Amino acid sequence: MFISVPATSANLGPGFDTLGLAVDLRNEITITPSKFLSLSTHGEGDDNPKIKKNSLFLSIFNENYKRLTGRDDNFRFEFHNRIPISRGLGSSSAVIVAALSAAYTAADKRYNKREILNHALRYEHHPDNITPAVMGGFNVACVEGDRVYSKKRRMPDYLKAVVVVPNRTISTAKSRTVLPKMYRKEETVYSLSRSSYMTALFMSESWDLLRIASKDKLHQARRMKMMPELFDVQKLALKHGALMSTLSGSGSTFFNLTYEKDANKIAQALQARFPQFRVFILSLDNNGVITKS
Ligand SMILES: Nc1ncnc2c1ncn2[C@@H]1O[C@H](COP(=O)(O)OP(=O)(O)O)[C@@H](O)[C@H]1O
Ligand SMILES: N[C@@H](CCOP(=O)(O)O)C(=O)O
Repeated sequence: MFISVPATSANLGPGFDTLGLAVDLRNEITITPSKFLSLSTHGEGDDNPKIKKNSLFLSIFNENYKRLTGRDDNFRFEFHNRIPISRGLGSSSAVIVAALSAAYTAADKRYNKREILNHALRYEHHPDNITPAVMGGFNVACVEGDRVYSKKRRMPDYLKAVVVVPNRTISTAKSRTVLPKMYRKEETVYSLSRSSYMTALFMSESWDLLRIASKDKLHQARRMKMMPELFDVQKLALKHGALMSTLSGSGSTFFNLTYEKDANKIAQALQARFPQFRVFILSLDNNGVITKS
């Protein structure tokens, strides 16, 4: 069996816990039946004992494989990780979506992606990463009861993401604690109106107005203060022509959307100014999780 799941950039500025898109940077897992449990990890996290144990993947896989088959079989798991961990590119969602997809595939159960998405919500309570990780593309998502309701729009090839991955992690759980419990009406309306406007712009491919639509007052600046260099990353990306420049998920990565023709110029400027950070030019992904039995 083979599972491939993309990284995701959530929020996109004002769409806190609501908007997200998938990028073509994938974790891949090969799974084979085995007499004993065995794990190997390559790439991101291969020097981290906690990641190598991969208890998040194993607990979700085992729980769901047992639920679907009634059995506790052993497998060999080979993880090839490309998604940076705790950097706001949806690494935990990728693990959750991969583990669920792997359990259904290993159990030889027919499923549709909506089923995986609704199950994934039990493990991650905001839908903005899990939805594009499952579906690919740009997604707007909301939760009603225990279900995710979402709408996808495919992203065109002529747009690229320039992502800036800092050398320091920010855990999503910690990054949520710096946010206030209550918001003022003005800041709520500021972000709500832009999130709605941004959705309309993505749906109608009106990229040139994203700069206004991607501004936010709910979470970005409050989180960026934990790593103040990020204010300069944003300024520089916009100065060099990024269509929008937003904190990716809860950080620490910055996500810059651009026309393909401007991607190199933006990436070079950011890499020159921040040599300690990794800068990637990525295609946008429209496939979401892929499984092969
Ligand atoms: N490839 C991986 N293998 C095992 N565990 C992972 C992997 N990627 C993420 N995780 C788990 O997810 C946690 C990071 O989640 P989170 O702070 O939400 O970061 P992110 O913003 O990347 O989703 C890690 O501490 C680890 O427990
Ligand atoms: N909406 C969430 C998104 C978290 O994304 P991640 O990639 O940092 O896990 C939030 O803003 O907390």
